[in-house]
Amino acid sequence: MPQKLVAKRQKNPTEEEEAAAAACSLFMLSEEHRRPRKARPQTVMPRRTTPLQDATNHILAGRDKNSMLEIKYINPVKGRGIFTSAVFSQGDFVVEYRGELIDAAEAEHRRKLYHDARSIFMFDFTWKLKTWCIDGTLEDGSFGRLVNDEHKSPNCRMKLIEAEGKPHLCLFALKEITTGTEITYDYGGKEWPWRKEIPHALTSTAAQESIKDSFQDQIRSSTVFIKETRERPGVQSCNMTSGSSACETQLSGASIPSGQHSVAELGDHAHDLELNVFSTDLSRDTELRAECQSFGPTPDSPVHEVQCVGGQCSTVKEGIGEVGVQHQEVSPPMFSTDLASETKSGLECQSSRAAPNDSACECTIHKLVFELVRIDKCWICHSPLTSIRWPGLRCKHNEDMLASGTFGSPHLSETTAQDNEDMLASGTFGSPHLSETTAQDDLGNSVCVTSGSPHLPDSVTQGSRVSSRRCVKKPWTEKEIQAVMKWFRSRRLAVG
Ligand SMILES: C[S@@+](CC[C@H](N)C(=O)[O-])C[C@H]1O[C@@H](n2cnc3c(N)ncnc32)[C@H](O)[C@@H]1O
Repeated sequence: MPQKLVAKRQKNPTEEEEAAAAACSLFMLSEEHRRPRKARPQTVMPRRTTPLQDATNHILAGRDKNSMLEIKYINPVKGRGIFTSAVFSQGDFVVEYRGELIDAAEAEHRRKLYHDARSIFMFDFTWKLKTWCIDGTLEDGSFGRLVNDEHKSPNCRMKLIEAEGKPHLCLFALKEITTGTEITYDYGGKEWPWRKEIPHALTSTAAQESIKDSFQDQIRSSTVFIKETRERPGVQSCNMTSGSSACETQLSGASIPSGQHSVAELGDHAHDLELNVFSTDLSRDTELRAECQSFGPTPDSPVHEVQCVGGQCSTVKEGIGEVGVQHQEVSPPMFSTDLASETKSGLECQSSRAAPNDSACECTIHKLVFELVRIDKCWICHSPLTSIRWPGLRCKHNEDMLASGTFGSPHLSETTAQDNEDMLASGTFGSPHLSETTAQDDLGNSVCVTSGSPHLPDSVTQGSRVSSRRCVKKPWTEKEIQAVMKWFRSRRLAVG
């Protein structure tokens, strides 16, 4: 703007300018009315909670970072996992592996009582020269117990933190973790079944189709035979048959590498699956068996032995860790899994290494049997089921009783077992009507103890009424599990 015009305007302000100036002056306080200005600090120090404080706060409050983490169903083999819904910086406290703190003797006792599928949530560690265990068996909706293993590039590390004189296991970020990433840490050990390489054929499209198919019905069993021809640099013949073979277990646990069957790949099923996130393990009571020849390490090496299970955990070391908090590094978890124990007992691996000059192709038939038993709703009230320690499955109706301590009491379990036997004898076990009756008879309440409860009696297996298991809490044998699943299949097919 030319200088002249500016000068002129300053001399003769327009009406609008005068009005604006008047309005402004209303807000201009005279010197005596002004609040004295605070002296500005020279450097502004943002108040940051340290990761240790953050962890301690969450420990004491008994809560997770719900707004920053979420549970997602990954695939039938890996099950659920924990994913970020916000960014974590390196060193941040991420989540606590919450559960009940018990000593070694109690842990051993519970392991005998629990079904193997439950024991995988028991985390043994050493603290003050003694072995302790966090029993995370209870499906309490907490996140820590659902974090999966990743040994090649985990993004978190487990540390032991003391709060109010008790040890707590917490995961801290090893690096920045972006939104939508699965939280992982290294379970330790070397031979977790899911870490093994498996033949490509088992993760092929055909195999994945089989898995997809299995979700279409509540219960379905499908078998895929895949013929694979490839050159063999060295062949380890691993006889994976039914029963307690380790290889069977390997697959039933998780031998398909993570991400092979992502939620996205499951297409339309993804939504359903995510909704079922909280349903019991039976909802993913997946059995994958394989009879295969796997191409792998030398046959002499005990590749199928699971380390760090059932033994002593290595001593923790105290000090200041990478995340700058006072902690103890926790040695790898000793989830004493079914996978592990069965691995020890049942594997037969035979060496059939090819001769060095044997360049012939190896023709391999892979048999993948995929069985799925899915109970994702209460048959009576259709609300979601969750598993509880002993009486099996519960639905929303049972929450109150659980809270009041009546549900799951030995009395109830025993009575339920007794009634189950009666029902079984009368041929009505497992029907919605029957469950309802059971509940009313026992408790005068609408308890939905579904079949699938660990209290199914031996008579399921034997076809006659035998009361041996009635009140005895002992782990289910493979035979019993098979019998129950068989029974389910026939029953569901008949009902459906
Ligand atoms: C503490 S639980 C973790 C939560 C589990 N994914 C679930 O859905 O309940 C440990 C079990 O998760 C599965 N798991 C953990 N890490 C895995 C991985 N990298 N690949 C496949 N399965 C895995 C195994 O079955 C293991 O026994």
